Amino acid sequence: MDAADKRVNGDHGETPGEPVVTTRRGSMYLEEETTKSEVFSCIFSLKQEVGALAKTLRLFEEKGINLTHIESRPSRNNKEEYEFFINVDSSCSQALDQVVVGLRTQITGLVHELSRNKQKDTVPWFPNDIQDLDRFANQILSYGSELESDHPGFTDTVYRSRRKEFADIAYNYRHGQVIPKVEYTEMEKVTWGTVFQELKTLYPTHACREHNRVFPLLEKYCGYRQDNIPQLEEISRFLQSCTGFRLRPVAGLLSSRDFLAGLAFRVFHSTQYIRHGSKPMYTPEPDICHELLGHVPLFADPSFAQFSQEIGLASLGAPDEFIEKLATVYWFTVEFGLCKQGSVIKAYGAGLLSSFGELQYCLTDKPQLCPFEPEKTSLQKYPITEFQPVYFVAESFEDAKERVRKFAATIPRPFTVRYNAYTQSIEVLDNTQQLRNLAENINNEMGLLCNALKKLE
Ligand SMILES: C[C@H](O)[C@H](O)[C@H]1CNc2nc(N)[nH]c(=O)c2N1
Ligand SMILES: N[C@@H](Cc1ccccc1)C(=O)O
Ligand SMILES: [Fe+2]
Repeated sequence: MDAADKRVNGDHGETPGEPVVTTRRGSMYLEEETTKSEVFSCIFSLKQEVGALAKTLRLFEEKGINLTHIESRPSRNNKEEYEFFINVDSSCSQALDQVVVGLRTQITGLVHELSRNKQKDTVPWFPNDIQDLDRFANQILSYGSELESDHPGFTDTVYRSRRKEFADIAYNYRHGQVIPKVEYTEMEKVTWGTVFQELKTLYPTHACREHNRVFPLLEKYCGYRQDNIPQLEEISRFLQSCTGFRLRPVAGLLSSRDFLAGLAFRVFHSTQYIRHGSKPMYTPEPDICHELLGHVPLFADPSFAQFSQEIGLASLGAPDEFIEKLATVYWFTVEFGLCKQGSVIKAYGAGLLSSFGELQYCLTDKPQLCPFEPEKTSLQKYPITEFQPVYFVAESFEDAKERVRKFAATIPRPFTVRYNAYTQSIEVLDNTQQLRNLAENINNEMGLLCNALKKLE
């Protein structure tokens, strides 16, 4: 995505500067940084004598290596010695090698190299607990009220100040709170009504089966009507009862990494403002019409919910290049996917299901259609503010899910993650205890399955 990753006020992730070491449940993850420097930690011990430390530090100085942290303590093993813990930040790994050799040969005590992370090997920080998603609130790519000059609401001061109100709700929201109710203006309701009515006429012929199955339920239970803009809180509760997906308000576009991470927790970041009334049939950014008419119906579908969460889980701690590929796969499935159903092609992407203009266009012979193959699809460039020139067609939801799963397995990541819905946290499966717990869970479930099968006989 072109707009991606020019953070306005981000304070973690792609921010350059000092590395931050975060301890989460015993494992250490180094936050991403843009400089390609090497981070090195070690403990060495020195005999207590005048100038011993200064002499050691000179080794670093001579190689031009900067110490970013130092701590000392008396050695427990040897009363004569002192131990020092240091972190350094170096862009020259050869110099580091030389310093380590120097330490080993020139000091009297011991040297323990603790970690030596080439930047490419470090794991970017990711949320561990559902509450960690609160950290994303102030990290949108553009302020919800500061519009680009080509945005239909750019010169409309009323619209802009309204956007500011929505941005404030999202900034102040914390996990677990009720999503504040919004009183929509008459003009906003008219915009919604137009979008709603026009789309409703297209869904029977253009939307996928799953969307058409859920839509009437939303009309019945969630106030989906031409003259009513449903409230996020109510929809979030409905989704939780269907698939455990929940909504949280967001002020604007999140980076792909943050947005995808939310999906891992079955959390969908949803805008609450509505598109500018001058162009109801297509808008260049997500709005409440897009979220409620495009996304919500499919997040209520168990198989699709699972598919979305798997994309999210695959993103956690993945390298930047992979995030970009995964975001592209997300774009051509969840946002703009087409799918074979019987002998015809239907739309299931939310960006299509919320745009009267593009929903019609996507099933004409104008755009180019390609088969959905994640390895190829993930490399496709795409515009974000106009109709898509290329769409990818999945054989079926199940087929898309299987392909994405295989693709995700190619992610270079030294650990496997799993979502624990009871604790609403991510388990990093990197020790035998955790594998044992998982095996026990599977065993219990298998017991249930066998038991139920027997009773069916
Ligand atoms: C993952 C992919 O980049 C995708 O287009 C994301 C980006 N950030 C987003 N941020 C918000 N708030 N809403 C979205 O739908 C998206 N989509
Ligand atoms: N174009 C979509 C909104 C959208 C923009 C960008 C990405 C996804 C969706 C609509 O009109 O509803
Ligand atoms: Fe979307």
